[in-house]
Amino acid sequence: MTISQESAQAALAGVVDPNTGRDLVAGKSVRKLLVQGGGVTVDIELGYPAKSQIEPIRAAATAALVAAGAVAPVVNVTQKIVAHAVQRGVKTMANVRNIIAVSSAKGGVGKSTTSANLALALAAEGARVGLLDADIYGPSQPTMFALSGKPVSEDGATMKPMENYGVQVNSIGFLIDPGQAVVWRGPLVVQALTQLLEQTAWDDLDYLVIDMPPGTGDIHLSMAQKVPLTGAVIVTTPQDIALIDTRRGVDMFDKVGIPVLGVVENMAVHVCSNCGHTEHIFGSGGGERIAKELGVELLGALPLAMDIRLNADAGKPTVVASPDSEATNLYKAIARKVAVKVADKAKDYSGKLPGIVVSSNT
Ligand SMILES: Nc1ncnc2c1ncn2[C@@H]1O[C@H](COP(=O)(O)OP(=O)(O)OP(=O)(O)O)[C@@H](O)[C@H]1O
Repeated sequence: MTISQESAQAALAGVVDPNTGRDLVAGKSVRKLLVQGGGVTVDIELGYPAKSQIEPIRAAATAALVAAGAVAPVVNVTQKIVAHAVQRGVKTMANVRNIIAVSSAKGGVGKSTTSANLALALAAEGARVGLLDADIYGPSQPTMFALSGKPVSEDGATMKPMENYGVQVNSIGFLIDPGQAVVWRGPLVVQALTQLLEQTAWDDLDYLVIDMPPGTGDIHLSMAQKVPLTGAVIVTTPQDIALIDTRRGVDMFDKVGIPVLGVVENMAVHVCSNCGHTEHIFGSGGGERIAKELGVELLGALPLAMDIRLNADAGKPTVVASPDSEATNLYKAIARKVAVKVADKAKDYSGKLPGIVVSSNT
């Protein structure tokens, strides 16, 4: 039995990528399809970090081609993360393809823990990831990543980020005493944070996750206007009262044209560390309700679990401390949704357009 180009294409159109919800052809993942002398070679390129997804997608595409009559088809699956558009009028960074802000309308909801685990989950799936701790009033990434000291400068102009668990990290906490920042005026905070972002020598990042300061005040609005953001993730707890706060966060990003990629509901359900019994302390379905009312996607819900806190305090967040745990799977699923949403966004062609040259004929 032989197979034609058309039937090979049709077979691939019948394979749905579970992460994007689109088939391999409609989702433009098939980059090359070669049917020659009875042999089939196909190159599939995924736009998100997909280490754990490569084998299942390869297997599904192979099975579909075999079912359509191909003999021993060669299916190559790779990933390529490209830069995406940012808000209008803001210059992108050459060494960072996509910047994702993790924000919360108020403190203590688990924004920093979520940022750390999101960064680690993206790295675990094979992406090049950085984490910028801009939480000027309570920088906690040095503790969570077990990093201390001050970043060094090799060229006298930029700081080399520190690194642990495969993630490049810089934190305002490495540079200033948090007590000092509390008295700073807004513009000074914004200047310090943008400098921290721009003067770090990030090494070829697919994603930079920014752990933003909590709140939705002037500092956040200025940051959202100045930092070239691909999108924002908002962390919230499930209480009804959090809806009002979260709405403020969504409105702020909307105002400056930054897409809200979705909401993460943290501490959604309490898991007893002794017996595993689960209890919805704040009522069930809060995150879903919040996301629905605000018209944004619920990216995932994390339980209130002792392990998540213990791991973070011990300098080894859950994704690296317990890579096979249920919580890690939840963080990874959130990371995949974030990455797919970023991949779906309009691509950034600003670096490819020729510059406009104005010349005089006189
Ligand atoms: N899902 C969770 N289960 C249990 N503890 C959690 C969870 N998420 C966060 N925590 C704990 O809650 C506390 C606050 O979390 P975190 O520092 O991440 O919040 P934050 O929103 O960044 O706070 P801040 O506004 O102070 O920066 C920490 O002790 C953290 O370990």
